[in-house]
Amino acid sequence: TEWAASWDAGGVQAEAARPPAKESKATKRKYGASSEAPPAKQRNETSFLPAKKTSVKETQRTFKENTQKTFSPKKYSVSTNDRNQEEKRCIKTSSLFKNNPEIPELHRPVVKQVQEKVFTSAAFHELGLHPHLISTINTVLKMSSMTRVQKQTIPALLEGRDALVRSQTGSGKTLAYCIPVVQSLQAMQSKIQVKSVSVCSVKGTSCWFWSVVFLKSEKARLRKGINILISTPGRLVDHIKSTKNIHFSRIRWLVFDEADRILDLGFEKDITIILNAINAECQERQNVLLSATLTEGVTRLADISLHSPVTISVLDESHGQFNPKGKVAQEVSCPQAGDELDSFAIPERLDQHVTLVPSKLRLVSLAAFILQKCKFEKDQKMIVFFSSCELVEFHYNLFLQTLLSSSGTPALGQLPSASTRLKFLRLHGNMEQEVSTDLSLCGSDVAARGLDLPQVTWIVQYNAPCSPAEYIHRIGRTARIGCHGSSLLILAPSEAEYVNSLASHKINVSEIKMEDILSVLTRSDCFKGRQWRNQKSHAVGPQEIRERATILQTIFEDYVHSSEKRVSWAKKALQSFIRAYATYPRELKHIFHVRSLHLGHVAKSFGLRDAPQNLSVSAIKKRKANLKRPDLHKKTRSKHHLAEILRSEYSSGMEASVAKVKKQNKHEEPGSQLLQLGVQPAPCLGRGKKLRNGEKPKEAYRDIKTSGKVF
Ligand SMILES: Nc1ncnc2c1ncn2[C@@H]1O[C@H](COP(=O)(O)OP(=O)(O)OP(=O)(O)O)[C@@H](O)[C@H]1O
Repeated sequence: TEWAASWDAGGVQAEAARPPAKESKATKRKYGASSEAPPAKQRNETSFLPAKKTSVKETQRTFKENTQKTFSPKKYSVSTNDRNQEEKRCIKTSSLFKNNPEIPELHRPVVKQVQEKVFTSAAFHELGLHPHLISTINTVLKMSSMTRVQKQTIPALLEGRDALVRSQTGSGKTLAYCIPVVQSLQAMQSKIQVKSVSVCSVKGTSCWFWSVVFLKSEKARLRKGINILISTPGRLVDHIKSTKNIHFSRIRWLVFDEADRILDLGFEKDITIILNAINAECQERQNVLLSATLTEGVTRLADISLHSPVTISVLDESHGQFNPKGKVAQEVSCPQAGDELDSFAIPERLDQHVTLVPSKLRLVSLAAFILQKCKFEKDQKMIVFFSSCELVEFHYNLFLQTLLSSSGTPALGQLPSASTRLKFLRLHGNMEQEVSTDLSLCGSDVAARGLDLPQVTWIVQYNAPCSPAEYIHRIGRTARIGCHGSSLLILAPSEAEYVNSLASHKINVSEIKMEDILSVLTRSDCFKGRQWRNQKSHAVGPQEIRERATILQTIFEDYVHSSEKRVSWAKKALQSFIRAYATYPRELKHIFHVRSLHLGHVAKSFGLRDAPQNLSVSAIKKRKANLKRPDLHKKTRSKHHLAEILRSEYSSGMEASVAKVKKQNKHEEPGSQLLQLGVQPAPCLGRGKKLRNGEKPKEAYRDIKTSGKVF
């Protein structure tokens, strides 16, 4: 089998399959902290991994039993020559539970979360909408009662008002503006006839429809006339500049969805171009700004785009109402608490969790959690967020090649028979959208906003997000529209302080112990160590859990080390992780600092047995110091330059940015640093397109804060 070949080739010294010398103190809140690590000589006695070697055949048998049916021998086989060479190699195995930092007790502050009720008892037919529209809502969309944001927003928009709308994720904001838009379209005297309506608003989130290859057909469609145009800011600016037949005189609605996101990325300049172009031709229109996380910055956009707007915020009365510093007029809401800007509403039925996991154990913990939820439990769907496309790709491929096959047959009588299916899907900005509805999903931040996938039950954040707003949007992919959902944030012990940071934004998380996550490995026989193999039933203690975790880690390491290509692929993912880690904003640097990373330990979480050479924190720091970059989080102006140059996923890349970049002083402008670092701005980027270095634009945006050539 595939595994057999792998284990043959490896000549594995399978520590995990050896009998334990002594029951370790696994119930302690600590996994062999370095400070208390036993002297080298004694370690084999005190650690759960004793020194005796296990023969390859023995180890091989362990996996053969469960994998023979699923593996294809050809895929993973190695030639005799390679095998001989590999056999000579001395391969180290995982010592997962040694020398880890202490896991601190989590003293999480309990805060009162901001909450909103989702539904009202009011029905759509009370709105006086066109009968056909009511019928479509009721029979096609199968909706009867309005959500709170809809009940407040729709009448205001039907009255012709501009609106600034904030309500929690998954509360139905899209229909809150779409229903008035469609109502006003059907009321128009001369309707534009098009075969299919191009569902294309200015949206700071997913917009899969635009791509530069379609520019010509886009132009043709624009010339013919369309009813609704959804676009990223940059793409619309391209059309304003290059499409002669684009006219705005008859625009009736301008909607900025995920408005704060547009500003986060520094697209004020693009927005100004759009607003100037539209204002020059048309004054008579309604403008709407929406987000689950409207931040103070949005008031700038509100100031330039909204006229006497209604401000709608669906916070429970007890929490006061949203008021972005009183800059826009409010009617529906009655502002009381300015600090609500820092506190976002969390869906009522969303249970948030955190787990503290030492770096070395991250990969097995994530894998165990995925197995627990998506394999051993019924009807679970999960989205896992990573900090970059490389991480998504790495974990997707690794899990596909290992978990799907090695998790094998469940232990008898323990699992619901229908739950053995495990499917993975990757989703990030470098790829076309391929959303399926019945699988576990790996996503980078591209999936954090706007995506409305049905019945997602778990959100896992493998890498902590850069801002509380992003945290809210990520967890907001579950517990939508009043449903139940859960989230798990995986933090390293050194990152425990992040829980307090969340609490300062009124976000409550409860702890799940890593040991409890790992204990799921006892539910599959294929992680069983040799000494337990013949025991039909026995109480599973912490010792065996550790042993099984080590077996799983060894599976990962063997897979990664089975070819040079895979090793370099894992190194690339590790490099991407560290680059992303170096880009946390200044206010989070005391929690997430590359200095606090133990590279050897982090390498383990990429299936690497050792930290790759030339991969040192000091190298990153040195390179960073040389670059003398401006503080991107401080200077908005720099962000603008950067956004223009990088052509983020929210832009189209149609501008002559490269030429512009080349003229810039390379020590002062971020764009020239990019070129210097070998990261080429992409000439043409629509939504979902990638930069030449393979990163999605947002990652490149983050990368600039460190160095593309560090490694
Ligand atoms: N009145 C309603 N009754 C039942 N379902 C609804 C209703 N309104 C919207 N929905 C459904 O709720 C889900 C979430 O809606 P939507 O995507 O508009 O949320 P949102 O507030 O825009 O979320 P986000 O801020 O995360 O983008 C969608 O599947 C939508 O079809």
